[in-house]
Amino acid sequence: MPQDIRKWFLKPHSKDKDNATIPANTALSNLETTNSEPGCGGHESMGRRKTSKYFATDKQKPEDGGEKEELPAKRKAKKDDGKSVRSSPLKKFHKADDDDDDFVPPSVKKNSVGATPSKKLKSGSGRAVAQKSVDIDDDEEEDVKKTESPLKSSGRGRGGRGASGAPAVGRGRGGGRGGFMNFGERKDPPHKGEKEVPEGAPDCLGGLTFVISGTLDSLEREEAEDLIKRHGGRVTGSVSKKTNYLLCDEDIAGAKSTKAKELGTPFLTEDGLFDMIRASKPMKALAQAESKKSVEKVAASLPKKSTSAPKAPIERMKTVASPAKRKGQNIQQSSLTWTEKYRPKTPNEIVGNQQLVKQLHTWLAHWNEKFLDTGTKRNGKKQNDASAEKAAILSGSPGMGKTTAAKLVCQMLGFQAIEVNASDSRGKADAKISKGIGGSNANSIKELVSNEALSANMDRSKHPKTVLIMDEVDGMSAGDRGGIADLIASIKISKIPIICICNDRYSQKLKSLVNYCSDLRFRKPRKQEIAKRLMQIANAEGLEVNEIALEELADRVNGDIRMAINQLQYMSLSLSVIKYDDIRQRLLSSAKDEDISPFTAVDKLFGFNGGKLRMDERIDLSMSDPDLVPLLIQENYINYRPSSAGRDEVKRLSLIARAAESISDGDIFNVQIRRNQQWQLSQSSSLASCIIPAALMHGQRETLEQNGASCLQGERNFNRFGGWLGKNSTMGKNLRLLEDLHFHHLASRKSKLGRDTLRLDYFSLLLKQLTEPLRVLPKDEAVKKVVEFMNAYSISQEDFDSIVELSKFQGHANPLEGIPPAVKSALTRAYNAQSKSRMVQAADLVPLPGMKKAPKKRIAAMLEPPDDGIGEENGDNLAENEEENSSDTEGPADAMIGEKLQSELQSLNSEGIEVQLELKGAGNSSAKRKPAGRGKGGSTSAEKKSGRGSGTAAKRKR
Ligand SMILES: Nc1ncnc2c1ncn2[C@@H]1O[C@H](COP(=O)(O)OP(=O)(O)OP(=O)(O)O)[C@@H](O)[C@H]1O
Repeated sequence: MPQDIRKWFLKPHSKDKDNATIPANTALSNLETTNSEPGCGGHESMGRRKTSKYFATDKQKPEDGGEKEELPAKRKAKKDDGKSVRSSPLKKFHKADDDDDDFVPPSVKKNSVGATPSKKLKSGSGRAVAQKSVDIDDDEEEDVKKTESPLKSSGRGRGGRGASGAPAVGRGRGGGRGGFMNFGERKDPPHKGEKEVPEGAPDCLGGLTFVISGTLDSLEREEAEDLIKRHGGRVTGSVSKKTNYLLCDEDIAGAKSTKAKELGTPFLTEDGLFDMIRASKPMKALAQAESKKSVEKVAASLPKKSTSAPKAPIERMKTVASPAKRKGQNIQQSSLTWTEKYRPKTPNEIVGNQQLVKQLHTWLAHWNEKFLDTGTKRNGKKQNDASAEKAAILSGSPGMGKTTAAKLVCQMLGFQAIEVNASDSRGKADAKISKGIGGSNANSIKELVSNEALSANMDRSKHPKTVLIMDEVDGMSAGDRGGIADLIASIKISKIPIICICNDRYSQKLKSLVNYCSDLRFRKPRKQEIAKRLMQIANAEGLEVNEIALEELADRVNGDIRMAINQLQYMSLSLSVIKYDDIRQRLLSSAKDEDISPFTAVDKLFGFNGGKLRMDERIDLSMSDPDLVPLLIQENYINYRPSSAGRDEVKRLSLIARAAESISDGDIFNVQIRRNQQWQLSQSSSLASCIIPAALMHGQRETLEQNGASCLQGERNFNRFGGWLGKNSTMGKNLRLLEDLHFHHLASRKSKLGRDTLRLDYFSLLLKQLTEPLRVLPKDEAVKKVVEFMNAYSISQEDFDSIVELSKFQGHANPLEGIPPAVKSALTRAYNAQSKSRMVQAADLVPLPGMKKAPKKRIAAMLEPPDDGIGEENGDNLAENEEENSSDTEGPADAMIGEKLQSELQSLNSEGIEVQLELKGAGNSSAKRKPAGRGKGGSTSAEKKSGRGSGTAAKRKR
């Protein structure tokens, strides 16, 4: 049903396609006829029929089939009437009826004439779109509601955040800025890009305030905003008394339109706006008068709005100094940056946060009497009173004037400010220094805050009072270890006020510090306040710039006044007249320099609007982090429901398959790049691994696993981190463990298995031998058996753990399950008890076929005289058996062992396995190096004979 209705909504357009592109002269003639009524849409033939549903001017329901031809006539009639009365949604129905005979709701026919209560709009100036309420009786009203509801459910009712009547079928994704979790993206305007965007006189909308609601006919919301601002108008988010027009092409009965109706704010269609702008171009002065007049009309019709009558555009353009004056000024103080030049000189000049500045002033003004003069020292106990703390902490994002405020307040109260910045080293003060001495900042701070000379007894008239300003305290990091603790200690003993400044008040590092400080949180000044300050600076510099443009700049810098001033100064280098577009351009280009996180990049690529990104934008996004973005794409592509697939699961799967294929192609490129340094393939790689999959899959995030439900309980609707990284790291760790085990195993010379064979064929057997006895046999017997087995195969305790670890699989029982803890600890004890008599081998010096030879350095290290107890000291448990039974019993003579080993090694070497063994005997001073035999493989075996049973432990070299 909703789809039908949607079809119905769009149908007239397709039928009107021929009319969509109107020749310029036709447009002009339209303009001529509708010039006085821009709100009514001079380009109606291009506009949406849907628009006319709410804003059409004819009262009569058009007859079947005659609609197209009737339009001009209707406009004429409208002009004649001099009124802008919109047709009710019912008319829309009838138009639909005309177009589509399938949809003929009987109730609609009945109500074909008249407006719905929801359309009680006023046509303030004739130009405005609002329509006068038309009385209808209750029955009619009810019918209208009935017929209206399907309209709303058609998915077009997106402008109304929480519009009461908006049912769930449509997306209902509020037209407000950034609805819920990005779900608030609006649908495309039905005639996107089809209309020529007019160019008007620069400030033709000056003084007018617009609110935009719902989807417009051809412009995206941002485009409309831009258009208005470019022409000097102001766009706000919600309707208020100051609003001059509600710009909307459909009345979706949302909060904005309801409020607009309440306040009597006129509605304006996109076409009306275009007309307004066009009208300003040929005769600027006339247009301005017109604009003024129209607003006056609006104001007249709405008494409440009389105060908000727009100023003449010209008045708003604050042009101050002549170019000559500007030149002179520039020469004078060109060396100073504007941020310095226009640093506030008095607290009143600080933009925003005046209350906090006052609080700071009070705190500082009473500091001495609270903490020195009266002798009452309050430790850092949190109190509500801002002046009750010994230190103050000013927090807020950069460039809002925290430092400036602190300095100014100090200056006002006659304090001398000593500033210590994060760039200075602020390590913990020397603990031995009780009062601090020079040499390090921390020490100086300690000295400063505890200096008797600064205390109350001194002659204040001769010595200025001092304040310590600790800037960027949240920046204290590695180098400042202990710095915060020391700062707190300093606060406790301080005889001078301390002002701490930070950006991130919630930083973990500051958790304890804030308990000792008066907490003053700076908030972003309002954009109008910032714009005002910028205007003052522009005026002083002789720059010509309009208020809207400055508001835009203020809006974009996120409260960072320093950045706004810097941007203005930068632009002033090349421009003396700064327009809205210049600022947009500048902000766009500076935004490009900003770092974008891989998550943001992936969000954008996969987002609803991912399909609209230009190719260069996509490349930029995918290349923003060429390592991480492909991984995030690979991790998340499967959890999107492509907008092109809709609810079609088969299509979704086929898109997933194509994306997967592309990702695997990307992987091939990636291997070429990494392995063979084929960096020229990087663009192809990002195309295959990021751009194509994202282009195929972009849409709404929806996990595939549980058909829309999140597969992880409570998983948030964010992209997941690349699981490959974790898995790769686990794989690396497991390989290392396996490698160790393999070396030890080879060193036991029980077998000559390859690593893979060991893992695949022998692992379960080893595990069984190691765990089964512990489960079934009596404790002592089991422990003895397992320890013997471990000794026989050179399995260390770590190897035991590795075998268990590598045998764990999801959905399978833990291999150690069922073994009583007492048995486990008995095993550990028994194994450790024998460690002293166990022969130690440096098994990691056993290279495998095809693997790199162990580095000489290591061999040299192994051949060093043994170092008693190092292994024990290091907690290394790598004691390994050199040969069978060697750990339990006293073996044969050392020489015999050596010979036996030598021959075995040579036999291994002759088979291509290079084995290097090291026998170290701690207590054996006769340990000496023996020349190694050289096997067929040409490898060198280094052997060292060692005595045993003397607590030998080899240092593990890795
Ligand atoms: N509220 C403000 N009013 C007027 N000018 C301001 C304001 N905030 C910042 N500025 C301008 O920006 C410059 C830098 O401000 P300041 O160093 O005080 O900011 P901050 O908040 O301390 O920044 P940060 O956190 O980076 O230290 C000032 O010299 C001034 O020109």
